Amino acid sequence: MTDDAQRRALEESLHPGMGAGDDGRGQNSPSTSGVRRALGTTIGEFHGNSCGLGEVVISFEDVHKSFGKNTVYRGMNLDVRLGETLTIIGGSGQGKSVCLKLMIGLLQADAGKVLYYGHDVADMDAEALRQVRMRVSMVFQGGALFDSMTIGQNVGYALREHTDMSDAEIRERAVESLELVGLGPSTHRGIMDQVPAALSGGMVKRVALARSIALRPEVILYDEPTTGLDPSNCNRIARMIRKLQRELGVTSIVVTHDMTTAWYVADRVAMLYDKQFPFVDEVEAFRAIENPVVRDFIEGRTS
Ligand SMILES: Nc1ncnc2c1ncn2[C@@H]1O[C@H](COP(=O)(O)OP(=O)(O)OP(=O)(O)O)[C@@H](O)[C@H]1O
Repeated sequence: MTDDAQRRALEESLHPGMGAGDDGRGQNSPSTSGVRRALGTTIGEFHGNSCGLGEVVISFEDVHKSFGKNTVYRGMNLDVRLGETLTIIGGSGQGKSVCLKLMIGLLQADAGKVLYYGHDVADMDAEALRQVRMRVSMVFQGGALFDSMTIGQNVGYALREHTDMSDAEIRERAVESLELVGLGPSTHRGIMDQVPAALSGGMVKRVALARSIALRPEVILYDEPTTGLDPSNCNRIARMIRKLQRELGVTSIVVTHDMTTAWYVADRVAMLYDKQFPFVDEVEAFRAIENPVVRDFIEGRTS
């Protein structure tokens, strides 16, 4: 992907539909009051102390989605709860990535609702949608770093574009974010000024994680975070996902084919099958499901 294409993809994931003439600076630093202004007082209450663990952050209600004759979802329902890590599993091409894209409005449902704190994403204006995207961060397959920018610039990109933080504050936040993914100055001196080409695949994935947490999102969506990594880097990324959930209190949704990662990171597992999520449960209960469709999948007897 060229830098321009990467920038557009990231830009689109952060705030598609942003009106002409709005450069996204200054007024857009993440704040609860911004969300309250954008979405009304109800959502503000959720971001205050009134929302306990287990409250629903994102929910799909009877969602239908097709691409031409290819039906991906037919009457799909799913809840994501505050503070949990929900792992989404399912066969290739069944719609796991589409599910993540529906969550942040990169794709629209044909029918049904995708709700963020009870507010339908389809009804949000550009400002409300942008506020959601400041809080729901997506880590793309492959990292999608800008090749021509340094690591520090990559990690600080969204802060520069969407907040009024000073250069010094952005640098400090970038260092902090890299530290959280194990790439801090004590272990990786100078990494801020390197370019992505100088890093290993595992490090690129960790930098992508650092970039996704720089805005301190409330929800992180991970699309195949361990694909293409060796087992030791897979473990490292899985540990990072857990650590970020613990230390930043983020709600996480992880799409993965790798069952070791799935079991390790998940509080709950949702399996996509036949255009819906018929099997959703906490890890231990999920592992005990006797339905042959689930058993075949988790024991590796289907793709
Ligand atoms: N923008 C699009 N236009 C047309 N078809 C699409 C689009 N996005 C996804 N699809 C189709 O929707 C289906 C689900 O795709 P998706 O990428 O969500 O699958 P997946 O479960 O994530 O697959 P994998 O595990 O292989 O990554 C596929 O048939 C795919 O071709």
